[in-house]
Amino acid sequence: MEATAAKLIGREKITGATAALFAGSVEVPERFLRTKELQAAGVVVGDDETFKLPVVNMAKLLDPELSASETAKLGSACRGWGFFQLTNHGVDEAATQLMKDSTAQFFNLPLESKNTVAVREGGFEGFGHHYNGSSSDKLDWAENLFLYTQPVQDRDMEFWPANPPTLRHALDRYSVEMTDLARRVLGFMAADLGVSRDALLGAFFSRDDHDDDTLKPKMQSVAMHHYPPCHHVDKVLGIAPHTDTLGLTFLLHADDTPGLQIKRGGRWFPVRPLPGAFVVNVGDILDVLTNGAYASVEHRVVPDAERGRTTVATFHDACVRGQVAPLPELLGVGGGEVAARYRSIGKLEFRKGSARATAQGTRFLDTIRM
Ligand SMILES: O=C(O)CCC(=O)C(=O)O
Ligand SMILES: [Fe+2]
Repeated sequence: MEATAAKLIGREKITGATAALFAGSVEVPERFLRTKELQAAGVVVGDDETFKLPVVNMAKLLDPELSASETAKLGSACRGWGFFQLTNHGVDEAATQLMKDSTAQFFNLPLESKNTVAVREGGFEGFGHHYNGSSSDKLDWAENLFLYTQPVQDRDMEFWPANPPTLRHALDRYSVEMTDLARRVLGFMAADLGVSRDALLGAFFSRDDHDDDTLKPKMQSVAMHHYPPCHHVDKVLGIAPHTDTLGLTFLLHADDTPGLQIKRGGRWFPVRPLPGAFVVNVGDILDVLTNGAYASVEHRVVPDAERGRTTVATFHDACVRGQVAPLPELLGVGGGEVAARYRSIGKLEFRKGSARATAQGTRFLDTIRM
């Protein structure tokens, strides 16, 4: 995130007082209290069968006999839900386990150790609170380590913790796995959308030639989240409602504590992650690329009363020749049969606009919809 955007949605350092609060002090300070917001935000549904998040099975996507129907399932999840769980994804289990363990160990360290990679004034990378907009001074009940992971030259190693000693290697390895996973998933999304693989993958990756092995993400970033337990779950939020501004997100759960909720039909629906599955969601840029076919859907996190929760979100950025715009193939280039539902906008303008909207608690996509 460039300096201007970072200023609009600053991140704050975790103080000793916050660490004590997260460790269980009883009185929740005003800055964390969101009772009114939570009351206004509407109903949370229970474990209603009809609200089961779609499950997409990568093994079926890869099976020639089952691929077509599973691709349709993937498409309908992205269109109707904006979210799905991905099973049999083929991500290296040892890499995933190392990432989970190293992340959990990082958040278990004393504050002084975590603050060696603390977010800096006006900056975005590092350890701290989630961003908070200037219109709301509220803080989320969470601590977060945000890093750019790809392309490799964009890494700022000063923010990559040296402790626990496995974390840097874990991130490096995991980041490659997530690149591969994004490549595979986007290939099937292209099939569902009826666009060429090159068109959709070309928005997310740059490549040296037509060899898939040289595909490099235009930008991949990772947010490691820790939500301490909270006895006042009706008063605080782990992450305030938002949509993901980038293209595609993969969420890894380091434990089985629930907390993620998706907004659907005006109600908040809790996600119950299947063991070993990734929760995958469409971000704002993929919504625009698909000309609104895939939906970027609002979600939030509520802390658990008894157990902490640790997750790792991996984001992939995308653009078409420097623009955030519907894929030309979807508009029937030249023929112009399909009307664009979003106006195209320069990458930088998109980032600034998204940051401004986040700061104001509004949705930037609403301002570029035609
Ligand atoms: O931790 C989670 O469940 C969700 C994280 C999230 O929404 C994000 O990082 O954008
Ligand atoms: Fe998110």
